[in-house]
Amino acid sequence: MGEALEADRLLVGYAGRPVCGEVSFRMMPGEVLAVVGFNGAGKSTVARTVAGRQEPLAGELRVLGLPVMPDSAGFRRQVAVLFDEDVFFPSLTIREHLLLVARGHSLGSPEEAVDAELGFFGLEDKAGVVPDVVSSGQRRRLLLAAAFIRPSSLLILDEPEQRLDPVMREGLAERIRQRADAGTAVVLVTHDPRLLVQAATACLVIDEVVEQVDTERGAQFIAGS
Ligand SMILES: Nc1ncnc2c1ncn2[C@@H]1O[C@H](COP(=O)(O)OP(=O)(O)OP(=O)(O)O)[C@@H](O)[C@H]1O
Repeated sequence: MGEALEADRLLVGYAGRPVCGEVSFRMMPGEVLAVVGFNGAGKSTVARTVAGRQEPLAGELRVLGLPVMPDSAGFRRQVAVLFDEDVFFPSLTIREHLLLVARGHSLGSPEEAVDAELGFFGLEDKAGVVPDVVSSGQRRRLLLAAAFIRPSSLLILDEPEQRLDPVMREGLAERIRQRADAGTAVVLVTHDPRLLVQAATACLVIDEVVEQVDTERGAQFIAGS
């Protein structure tokens, strides 16, 4: 089995200026790599670069053994993302959004898959309305449902805990673990130590010097001890 994700002396940033030190890590299928660090450290920039949303400044980056190719349908079929953005079709209902994703990824029973996600994310009674008229946390749940309903070899979640209540955060940790157990590699940018401890198998600490550490030490780092 090959690496799901491999970064070697990866440098990320904007307009040629790095935002943090060089990043090197390897992830196998089924691993959950928590990415942690202070506000502005560069976590989202690393995640965006891995997702192919911006070019690396330097270094090597390979997803599933191949260079990052965001314009390739094959790459996008394998890589699911959740970033801090509310991106919706204003005239589609919550159910219709999920059906679109399920059918686009050729799920065998899209209606059943949508029902399951609506149930898991507590959106059954909002299924028939457009995202604009639900709460911000419910919109977040929709985006998470859209990320989880589709298959992926690599799942990139940028602060997925944002706007979620504690019960939903527990559910999220469970879903991440389940997805990893099924073989997906998960990059989890997070500020939530509980989520890290519950879901992560390793931790990447983003600072001027970037370090990959085991989960327990990562949790200690977040707790400030
Ligand atoms: N589009 C952009 N153009 C230029 N600089 C940016 C851009 N987006 C972010 N930055 C800067 O890059 C640095 C890293 O930002 P990034 O969003 O990656 O941090 P982060 O670790 O995810 O922070 P947070 O925990 O606050 O979400 C910050 O100094 C930020 O101001």
